[in-house]
Amino acid sequence: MMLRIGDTSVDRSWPVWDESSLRRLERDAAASLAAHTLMRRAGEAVARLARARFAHARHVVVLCGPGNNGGDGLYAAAELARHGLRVEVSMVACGNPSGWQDRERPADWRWALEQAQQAGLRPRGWASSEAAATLRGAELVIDALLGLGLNRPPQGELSEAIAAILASGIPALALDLPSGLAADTGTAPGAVVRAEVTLTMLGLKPGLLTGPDAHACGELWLDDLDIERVRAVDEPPAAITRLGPAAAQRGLPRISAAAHKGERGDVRVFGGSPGMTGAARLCAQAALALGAGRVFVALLDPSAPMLDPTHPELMQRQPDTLLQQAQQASRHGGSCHVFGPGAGNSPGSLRLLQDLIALDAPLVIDADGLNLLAAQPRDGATWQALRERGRSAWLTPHPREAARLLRWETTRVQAGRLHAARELAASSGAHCVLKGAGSVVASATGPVWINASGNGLLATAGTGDVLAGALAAFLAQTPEADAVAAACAAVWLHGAGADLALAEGASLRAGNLPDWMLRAWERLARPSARHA
Ligand SMILES: NC(=O)C1=CN([C@@H]2O[C@H](COP(=O)(O)OP(=O)(O)OC[C@H]3O[C@@H](n4cnc5c(N)ncnc54)[C@H](O)[C@@H]3O)[C@@H](O)[C@H]2O)[C@@H](O)CC1
Ligand SMILES: Nc1ncnc2c1ncn2[C@@H]1O[C@H](COP(=O)(O)OP(=O)(O)O)[C@@H](O)[C@H]1O
Ligand SMILES: [K+]
Repeated sequence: MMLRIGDTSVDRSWPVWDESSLRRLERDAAASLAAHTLMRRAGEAVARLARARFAHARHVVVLCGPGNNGGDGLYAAAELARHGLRVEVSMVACGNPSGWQDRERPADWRWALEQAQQAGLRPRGWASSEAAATLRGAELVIDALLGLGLNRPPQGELSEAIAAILASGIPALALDLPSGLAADTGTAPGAVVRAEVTLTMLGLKPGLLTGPDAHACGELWLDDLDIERVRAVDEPPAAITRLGPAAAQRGLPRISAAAHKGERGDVRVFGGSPGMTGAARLCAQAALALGAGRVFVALLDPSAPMLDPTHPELMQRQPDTLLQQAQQASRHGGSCHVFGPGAGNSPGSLRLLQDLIALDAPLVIDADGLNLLAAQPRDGATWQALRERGRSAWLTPHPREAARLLRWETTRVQAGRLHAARELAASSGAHCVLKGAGSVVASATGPVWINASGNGLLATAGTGDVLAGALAAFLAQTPEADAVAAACAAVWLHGAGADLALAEGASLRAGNLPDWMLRAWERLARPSARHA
C-alpha cells in the first residue's frame, strides 16, 4: 500500500521506526518471503510513483549507490524501462564495472543489476568529468545513492553526484531517504539531496519528520511493502508515533452541555516581569481562547496596569494573591498553572517557581521558568521537588532552552532531538515538548510523538507563549490519565492553526494564532474535514 503522508483522508497515527527496528523488521519480513521480494516491491513502488507523480517525465536518470538503496534504484530503472521510458542508469561509488558482480556485493543489489540489464539497460560507472552531462535533458532524477545505510558524510563520487543533482534543478524523487540525510536524526553530516518527493519504504523514519534537515525530503510518501506489522495503528501508539490530526482528535477536551465554568478548568499564569508583560498576557489570552473556564494572570511587573482592556475576561491578581489562591484551590477542581512567559530571573521569580512546583496541580514551565530551572543544580532541591511531584509537569523548551537544561550545545540537541527530549523527560520526571519544526513530545516512560503540523510562519515572537497557554487550557480540562493525549492535541492544533494561515496566505502573529487554532479545531471536529 502506497500513500502520501499528510493526506488526511487516510490519516492514522503512523508508527515511526528507528534504523535498528527497521532492520529487524526487514530481516523478519525477508525470512518469510521469496528471495528479493522486498527489493522487487520497493523498485516497483518507486517506478509506480515516478510515473504517476511525474507523468510528464519521459527521460529519467537513475543514480544508484553501492548498497541496497542503489539496488532498489536499479529495479525501479528496470520497471521504468519496461514501461517504455528513456532511462539512463549511473552507478556511483560502485567501483569498476568488472567488479559489480563480485560476491562481496549485496546479493539483492547484484540481482537488481541483472534485472536492469535484462530490461535492456546499460548501467555506466560515474564519470566525474561528465557529471553535468549525465543529467542533461532528464526530466526526473531518481536518487538511489544512499538510504538507511548512511554512516559518514558522503565523499568522492557520492558527494559529486549529490552536488550534480542540486546544481541541475531537475526534480528529484528520493528513494527511501534523500541521500545524505540520517534516518534517525534528520541531520545531514555532509551534502544532502533536496528532494521534491521522497518515497520511503517499509516505515516512517524520525529523520523525515524532525531534525534540522528533515525538510530535505519534500513531499513525503510511504510504501509499507505489504508488510502487515508496519501498518498504521490506531492505538496504542508505537514507541515513536507521528502526531497528526487523528491523534490530536483523541486528545481534545470534551465539553459537556451541562458544564459550568468551574468544571472547565482554572488556568493561572505567572510571568510578565518589567518589559515582558506581553508574554504572560499572550499566554493567558490563549488559555482563554482554547476554552479554560477561568483564567487568572499574575504579572511580576509591579507597575503593570491591573486590567487588560482588550480581554476583560482575564482576571488579574497580584502574584502573592494568586499563589495563595492556587494553594487553597481544591486538587480536584481541574486547574493548571503556567510559570515562565516573561518571568525574568530574579530571586523572587525563582521562589514563585519553587512554590508552584510544590503544589498538587499540573504545571507548565516555559521560557524564563526553564532558564531558572537550568541554573539550579541537578541534585538540588528544585529538581528534586520536580522529580517527586505527584501531578504532571510539562517543560516546553525551544532547542536553546533545552540545551541549557541539559548542559549541552544547541547543535547537540538539534542533532538528536528525540534523544534530547527523552533525556530531559528522564532527568526531570516531567513531560517535555521540545519545540521547533517537528516538535517532539516525550515522557519519562511511554511513547514519543513527533508533531506533523506547523510551518515557518510560527517563527515569530510570542507563539511559544501561545502554546504554553493552550497546553494549560487543555490540561486544566482533562483528567491526569489523559494528559499526554491532551498535550498532543494542543501541540498539533498550534501548528495546524499556522498551516491554515499559510494555506490562506494570511499573516500570522502570536496575537491572532489562537483564532487560527480555533478554526483548525473546528475543522477537526467536522468528520469530512480535510487538513493540509
Ligand atoms: N532495511 C529496510 O528496511 C529495507 C531496505 N531497503 C533498501 O535498502 C536500503 C538500505 O540498504 P543498505 O543497508 O545497503 O544501505 P545504503 O544503500 O544506504 O548504502 C550503504 C552502503 O553505502 C556505504 N556508505 C554509507 N555512507 C557512505 C558514505 N558517506 N560514503 C560512501 N559510502 C557510504 C555503506 O558502507 C554501504 O556499503 C534502504 O535505504 C532501502 O532503500 C528496501 O529495499 C527494503 C526494506
Ligand atoms: N519552522 C517552524 N515550523 C514549525 N513550528 C515552528 C517553526 N518555527 C517555530 N515554530 C514553533 O513556534 C513556537 C515558537 O516558540 P518559542 O521559540 O518559545 O517562541 P517565543 O518565545 O517567541 O514565544 C514553537 O511552538 C515552535 O515549535
Ligand atoms: K536515496
